Amino acid sequence: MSLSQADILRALELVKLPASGQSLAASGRVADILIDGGKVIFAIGIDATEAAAMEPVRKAAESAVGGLPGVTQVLVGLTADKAAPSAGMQARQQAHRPAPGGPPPKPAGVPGVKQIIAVASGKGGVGKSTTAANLAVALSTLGLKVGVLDSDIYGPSMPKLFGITGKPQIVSGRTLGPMEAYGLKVMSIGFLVDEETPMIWRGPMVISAITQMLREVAWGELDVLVVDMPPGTGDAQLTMAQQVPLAGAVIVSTPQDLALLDARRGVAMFRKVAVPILGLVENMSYFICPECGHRSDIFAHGGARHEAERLGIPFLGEIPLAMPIRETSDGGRPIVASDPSSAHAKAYIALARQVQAALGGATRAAPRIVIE
Ligand SMILES: Nc1ncnc2c1ncn2[C@@H]1O[C@H](COP(=O)(O)OP(=O)(O)OP(=O)(O)O)[C@@H](O)[C@H]1O
Repeated sequence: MSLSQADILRALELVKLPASGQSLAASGRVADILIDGGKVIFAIGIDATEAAAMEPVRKAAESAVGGLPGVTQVLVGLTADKAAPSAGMQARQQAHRPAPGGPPPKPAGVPGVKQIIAVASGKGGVGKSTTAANLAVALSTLGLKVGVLDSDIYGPSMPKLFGITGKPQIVSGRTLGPMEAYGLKVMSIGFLVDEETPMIWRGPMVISAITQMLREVAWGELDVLVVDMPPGTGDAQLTMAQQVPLAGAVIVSTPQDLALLDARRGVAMFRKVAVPILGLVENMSYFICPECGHRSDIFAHGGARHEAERLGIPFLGEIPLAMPIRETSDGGRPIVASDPSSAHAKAYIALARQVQAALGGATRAAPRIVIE
């Protein structure tokens, strides 16, 4: 017998809120219920000042749902909403009830953040993080306020790519201030765990980390938040694609057939959770000899463009395989920031324009007001 949201809410009728004695189920605070086989994940909306008082409720909710037949694992998070929890959460909860047979429910947005996009790849090592970092800087050169969330739990690379050291500070309650580099706000799981810590985090832990980085970071006002996803198309990535309120996904691939096969899986994954695909980028597309300017299509370039056509998704552009891209990435100075007039930087800026166009009006920079 499979579990339903109604089963979860029934179990939560037995959990009472300390102040009012009202049941948690009736309080309208339960949101983002996700059921994946025997795994159940959901959030309890709180006011930031209630964190300590609501911790026993969170634990009670975990054990109430954990006692349901068929439940193997429960993860419950407290999430602080800027709006008053009851009314807002109630509305969200209504919005989260899936229509029978309809598309999967959409998670709630992040206050102040207009659009969230994922940069994803079907497999590791195709240059997803390098693309995400340079795309983020390129979007900011177009006049947008941009943040970067590095959710690549298995290999966080944003601290290195942006040359950021140190730890984020707590700004209030459980809320962390993001780090900053090149005018971007940056948060990475790499700031929160030691580089030596083995990355044995799996499944729901990945989700709880991303939820925290998404909702308990003082992002402020952003036009675009670029999320560097973990590579691959497994359970963790699928759940993440479902948990983050994504406006769209950019898929990065190299031109080789094998990488393209994985990219196809990436496209299928986002389609499954009804996230629009903004398009496919071909990274390490071609090589231009720095000595003589001769162009070599090392991996039979053009594969991604054909694949995009085949899949019916936009082709967003080609990024060359270039030593300066690797060197600046390794040195913590993304090429779009350190050498913005180079041909390599221009390739990322062209990509950013495509992404901005695909996202539509919501990411347009605010007009500059000139007083004469
Ligand atoms: N266009 C490019 N030209 C030259 N080197 C590149 C390019 N894109 C990425 N690289 C290099 O390739 C390596 C892998 O890139 P990156 O870490 O961005 O890949 P990834 O797909 O995010 O990997 P993982 O999935 O393991 O996190 C890095 O050393 C990076 O500097």
